[in-house]
This record gives sequence, C-alpha cells and structure tokens, in this order.
Amino acid sequence: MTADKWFGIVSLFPEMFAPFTQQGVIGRAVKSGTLAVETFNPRDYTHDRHRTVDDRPYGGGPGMLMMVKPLTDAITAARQAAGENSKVIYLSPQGKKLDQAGVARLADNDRMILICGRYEGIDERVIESHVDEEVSIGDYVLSGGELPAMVLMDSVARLVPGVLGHKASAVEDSFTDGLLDCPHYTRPEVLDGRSVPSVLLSGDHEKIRQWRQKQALGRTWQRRPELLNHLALTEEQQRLLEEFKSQLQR
Ligand SMILES: Nc1nonc1C(=O)N[C@@H]1CC[C@H](O)C1
Repeated sequence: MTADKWFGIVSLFPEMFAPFTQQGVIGRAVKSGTLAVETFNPRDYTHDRHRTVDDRPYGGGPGMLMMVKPLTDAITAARQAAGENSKVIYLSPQGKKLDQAGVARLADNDRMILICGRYEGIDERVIESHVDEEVSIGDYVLSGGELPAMVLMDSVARLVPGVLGHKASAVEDSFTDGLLDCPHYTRPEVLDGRSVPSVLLSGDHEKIRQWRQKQALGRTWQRRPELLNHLALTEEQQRLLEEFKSQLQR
C-alpha cells in the first residue's frame, strides 16, 4: 500500500463511491496514487440464501439494525487490509460534529476505516469493540453513512499534499483560518448591473489581501459570530473588523 492516504470503506452500497473516486480532485488523486480507496461490503460476508445484512433490534420498536456478523467480518477484513495503525471511524449523528479543526486532526491518520451505517445504525457493542471515533457531519438524519463518509474523505483529502493543484486554494479555503470565506468574483466586470469591487482590479496585492481579510472577518461577524469566540484575532484583524463595522454604519 504505497498511497499517502488509504481509506477502507465498510458499506452496503460500495457503488455509491465509484463516481466520487473517479471524478474531480479526488478522482485525480486516486489516479495518481496519492489516495487509495478500498470498499468492504458486509453483504459479501453473508452465508445465507438471502444474503441477510439487517437484523431486528432487541426491545422491539420500528426499524432494523445492521446484522452484526457480516458487519464485523467486513470491519475485520478492512483492518487486515489496512495493516498497522488504522483509525476506525463510525459516521453517525451521535458522533463529534466534524469541523475543519477535526478534519485537520483526522488528516494525520494515513489509514482510516470508515464504517457507513444503514437502517437505524449498528449494535452498540460493535462501536465499543471496533470504533475509535464516532463522527457526525451535522444534526440531521440521513439514510446512510455513505454521504457523510464522502464528506469526511473529501475534506481530509484536500489537506493531503499534492491533492490540490494550487496549494493556495487549500490555504484560502473557508474555515482554514477559522473564518468564513470572502466574496469571490470572476468575469464579466459588470454582471446584471453589479460591478466587481474596484480593489480587485487594482493589481495592488497587499490592498487585495487586506480587503479579502476584512470581508472574511466581517462576513464571519455578520453570519457566524460564534466562530469569532474561538479566535484570537491579530491586531490587524481587529482593526479590519472595526473598519468593516464602521463602514456598515455610514
Ligand atoms: N448526520 C450524520 N452524520 O454522520 N452520519 C449521519 C447520519 O445521519 N447517519 C444515518 C443515521 C442512521 C443511518 O444508519 C445513517
């Protein structure tokens, strides 16, 4: 396994990952060998005629759980494929909310196994025995853990050196510095009567940097003020934010 980052996906719907691993930034990284993705389908570890992968919950109630044995056999196969030092992550609404800081922390792991729940989820004892971390992508209920797994893979992969063509684009992404992103503009210069901010046409890179930082600070203050509570703003950032606020009052 020579890839910089290897993902082992435990999922009943591995075909959901084909478009994701064959297109765009991730597709190129897989093609170049920087990323490797292997899938492990619990259904391949069934032995009954109906290839059963779900089971009824103790205590009754609606819904089903993922059947334990095919799931744990698939997890075991993924761990064997990963070799040493793999991190096992279960995607679930009960997990720690994923944010950019969490993405950066997870990106330190070269080998991650992502367990994608279906139905009402998985037996708690499987979590206790096999899972290192439960991760949630948000407070809403999806039909499966596959989309959360792709969200995690995409956000982590973008931090892997060489995955993004132009390194700056990862640096300037939203949340990399804890702030929302500034507004962006491209051709034409006037669109529906709205012009591109003149500073962006000035060619003055320092003024442009300051304008972008001011917009990011101001937008964060307006839309997600709680994010500022976790940041120690530099003197320049404090000045730029005050300028943004005073310009609003004019
Ligand atoms: N939000 C989330 N962040 O990570 N995973 C989810 C999520 O809704 N998972 C589903 C819950 C039941 C089903 O098994 C899969």
